[in-house]
Amino acid sequence: MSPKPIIAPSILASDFGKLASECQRIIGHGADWLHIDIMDGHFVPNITIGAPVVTCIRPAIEKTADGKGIFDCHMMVAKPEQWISDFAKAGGDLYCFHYEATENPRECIKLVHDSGMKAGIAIKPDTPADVLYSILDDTSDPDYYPDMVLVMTVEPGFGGQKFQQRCMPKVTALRDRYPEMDIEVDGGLGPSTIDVAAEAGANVIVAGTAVFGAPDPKHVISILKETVQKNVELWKTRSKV
Ligand SMILES: O=C(CO)[C@@H](O)[C@H](O)COP(=O)(O)O
Ligand SMILES: [Fe+2]
Repeated sequence: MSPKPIIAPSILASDFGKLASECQRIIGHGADWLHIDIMDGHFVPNITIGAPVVTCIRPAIEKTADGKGIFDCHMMVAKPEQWISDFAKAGGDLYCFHYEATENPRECIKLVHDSGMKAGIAIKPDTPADVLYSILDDTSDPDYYPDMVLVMTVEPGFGGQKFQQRCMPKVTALRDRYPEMDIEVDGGLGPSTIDVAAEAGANVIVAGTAVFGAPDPKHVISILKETVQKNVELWKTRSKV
């Protein structure tokens, strides 16, 4: 099955003073998932929120059969194993940890799956894509297989940074090698950068500033989604060449 376009606004760019209603507002504008950036001040030089806040916003957002309302937790934390159970209890759906933050990414994927969440694995701009190949090539046990790969397009830690196009060859390599994988990009995405990211092969698009800062978030979300949709067929032709 072809990957479908998924738009996941980063709530880091929302007004935290009215977080639950901001989440509802952006879902109402057509967002699919909510991207929740968790920073611990160790893995990245910034601190955001933890599981208690996720617990508070969970009841405000309905999950639908067509996959809307998923909480995509981007764990920019050291030792990601330690927070799995808290986020599962808080209502996280997808627990995306950093490859660089753990000594055993395969075991971490298994622990996330055991908790009932889906597992994502993220790489920073300077981490090559091929570190993931041994994990992604081994389809022998679904418990150890990630549900999504996240290619960071900025250095993790802050919203509002400039998109780094140099990360796109990694997205292309991953898309050509894994045509059905959900590939997420995160950092500096918006109407001016979506073309290159979608052409490279990203289907899950995180956008914070570009969505929450827009006068018409619905319009921005539809541009992002349509641009991914236009490229899905192109990836198929390219991987056959
Ligand atoms: O994980 C991160 C930053 O570390 C991101 O999710 C950003 O928060 C996205 O924000 P914009 O670059 O879209 O403003
Ligand atoms: Fe993020």
